[in-house]
Amino acid sequence: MSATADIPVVSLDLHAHDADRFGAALGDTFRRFGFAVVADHAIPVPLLAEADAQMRALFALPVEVKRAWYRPDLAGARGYTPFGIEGAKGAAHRDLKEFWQMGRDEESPGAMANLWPAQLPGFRPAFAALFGEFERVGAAVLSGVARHLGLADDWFVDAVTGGNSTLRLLHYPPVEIEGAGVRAGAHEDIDLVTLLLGAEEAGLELRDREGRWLAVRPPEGALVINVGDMLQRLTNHVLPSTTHRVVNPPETRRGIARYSMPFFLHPRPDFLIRTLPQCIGVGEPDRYPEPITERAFLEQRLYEIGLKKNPKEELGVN
Ligand SMILES: O=C(O)CCC(=O)C(=O)O
Ligand SMILES: [Fe+2]
Repeated sequence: MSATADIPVVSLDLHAHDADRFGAALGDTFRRFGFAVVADHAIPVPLLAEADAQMRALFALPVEVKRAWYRPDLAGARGYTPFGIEGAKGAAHRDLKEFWQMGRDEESPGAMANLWPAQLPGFRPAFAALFGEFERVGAAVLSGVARHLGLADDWFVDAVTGGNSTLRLLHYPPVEIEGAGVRAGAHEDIDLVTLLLGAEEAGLELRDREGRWLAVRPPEGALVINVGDMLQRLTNHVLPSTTHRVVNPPETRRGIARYSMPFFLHPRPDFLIRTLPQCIGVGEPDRYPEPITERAFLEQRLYEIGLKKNPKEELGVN
């Protein structure tokens, strides 16, 4: 079994009461691990319980029913993605998971429409509310990051307004056989930050700077938050996007499914990811002299992880 990462717990209460300490604590844990554990997030407990129940009910539906919401043309961003589709960049096996994704529940122009499972009338209200809670906590986290970097507290507000954040519901079924594949292969997230609920069932591991795999074991109810590739690029790797994975359970827990809910916080598609001057210095040259839009960056990564077909492959000229 892997050793456990010694990630300090940061209270979200600090954000309102001592923004300097909040920014410093968050910056410290992100610089060290690329991960933070955030408690006191104030997402209502009954909402968490309802969302959990709705998620389990969704995945318990027969696979033919779930497949009606599989829309490969939407690259996993909305509705259902079956077992065996997504895999880490360059991995030999696809991940042992199925998932559901949704965006903000509002009709903003140009936004991809959500799909809602008609069989579960409680699903939409629960996840529309939870999405709003993730946005609230995400905004607080980004204001802490901004303060840590010496930017105005509201620096990220414009960057994320109209952004394509997505909430993913993940189901890793019981693992039946030893061998092919892991629950989620080693990868980095594509976004600014990911807020993860439900990582109490063991399996999540991060790779530290020395290359050791360390288990992430948050206290019950806490959020696990990690830096994604977009924030890593924006900060010239001052805040690292840390490789992580979900390993298969030990034999005694192999029969137990694992569920989790990551919220991927994205800037708006036309936001230009340009290295922050604060993060360039002597001995730390700009690794990305060319800025890139969120849209272009995301597209590239979706090809790499199997959610989007490379147009060349579709034409058979790869
Ligand atoms: O299920 C988990 O604990 C982590 C999932 C994850 O890393 C991801 O979906 O990007
Ligand atoms: Fe991830």
